[in-house]
Order: sequence, then structure tokens, then C-alpha cells
Amino acid sequence: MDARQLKVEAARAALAHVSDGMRLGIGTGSTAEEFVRRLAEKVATGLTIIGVPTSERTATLCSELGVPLSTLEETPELDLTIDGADEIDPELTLIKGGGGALLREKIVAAASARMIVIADRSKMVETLGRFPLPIEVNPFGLRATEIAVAAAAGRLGLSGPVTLRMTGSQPFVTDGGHFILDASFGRIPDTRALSNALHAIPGVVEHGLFIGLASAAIIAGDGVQTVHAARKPGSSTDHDVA
Ligand SMILES: O=C[C@H](O)[C@H](O)[C@H](O)COP(=O)(O)O
Repeated sequence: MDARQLKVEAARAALAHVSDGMRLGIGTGSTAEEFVRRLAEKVATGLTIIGVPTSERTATLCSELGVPLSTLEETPELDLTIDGADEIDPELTLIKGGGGALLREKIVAAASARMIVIADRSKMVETLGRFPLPIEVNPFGLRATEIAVAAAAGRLGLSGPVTLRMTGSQPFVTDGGHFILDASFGRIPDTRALSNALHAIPGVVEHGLFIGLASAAIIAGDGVQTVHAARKPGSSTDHDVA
């Protein structure tokens, strides 16, 4: 089975968790798009849900396919979010933001009672960090923020290139009007410490570490497997104050 077929398998399995009347957060990326396509088929045959998209790209696809949409202003509490990820560790801590949608994705996931991640098995890792960590930053003071990010990482023993994401010759701009720094720190043994350190930098709007947000992951490989978070008792999310 090729990578796209695995994404389709995971997306299809996620549909089993969607029921009539649900308020649904809808993720961004190639795997989430496969979910939107399957969801649209169900909606066409009578499933009633209301979706809150995590990006303009997802909103456009939902509109094209007839998936009814709302906003977090109208529907601030959601039952379930289905989204992809760039990396997933055994505690279901994630790296997200490869498509630049991490800020809205995190806001939507945090407004949801549950988040289910859908992915092919290539996304599962023992320790996060092979995929560069996307960090969404305010364009104001970009160079100062880059230096602060590198310094904060250095205090945690992390180092590596921090590069501004580009689209052609221009910086990539997120739906929120921000830039993305991609931080190639390698293995991140303490995601909580890095999360706190990045949140303490004023120019950092949000980062792509999702800690304590995903309750399950549907992983397609040799068959489809549902992985539940192996969370330590009393552990917190990246929205808790350190
Ligand atoms: O910003 C994008 C999102 O976090 C995506 O969910 C993530 O990059 C995974 O995308 P894909 O399913 O295309 O690998």
C-alpha cells in the first residue's frame, strides 16, 4: 500500500468516531484532506455534523465538498477534532505545523473534548525531533526572536539550524499573518521544557509541540491500529502554566 492509501485507511477508520450531531474540529494537511473527502461522502448521505476548520485551505475544501462549517465564535466547544501530525511519540505528544496551520490547529484541538490523530506509520517515532519543529512567530522583531529561540534551546542543550520558512523568495505567511521558523534541533528529550521556554519568548506566537492534547492516534500500516496515550498520571497539557 502506498503512502496515500495508508492515509485513506486512517481517515476512513476515523469516521467510525463521528456521529450525528457532532461539533467537529477538522484538521489540515494531506491526511486530514482524505478525512474531509470521506466525511463529505457521509454528509451527502445524511450525516449531520457541523465542522470548524483549522485553516483557510481546509475551509475551502469543506465548502467545495459540501461539509457544513461553523466558527469557534459561533461554536466554541467541540466534541472531537480529527487531524494529522508530522510526528507522534508513544505518549501521543505531537509535532505539527508542517503545513503551517499549527496555531489554528492547536486552538481548535484545545476547544475539543477529544482529539484523534490520523497518520500513516511513518509518523510514529520514539522521540520527537527528526521533523524540524515549526515555531510560529510575529514578523515584528524576527531576528531578535530567532536569536531568543536559539538561546532558549541552547539552555536546554538543544542546537541546530533555525530557518525562516519561505515560499519562493518570500517568507511563508500563516493564516494568522505570522511567519514560521523551522527548528532542526534533532531529538527533543524534554518537550515540556522546550514548550515552556518557547512560550516565554514574546515574539513566539505558538509552537508545533502538541502536549497532552491527543487522546488517541489511528495509525495505518499493516492494518489500522488505534494507539491510546500512554500518559503519566497528573501530567499536564502545553496550555498549563509551568
Ligand atoms: O500544519 C499542518 C498540519 O499540522 C498537518 O496536520 C501536518 O503537517 C501533517 O500533514 P500531512 O498529513 O500532510 O502529513
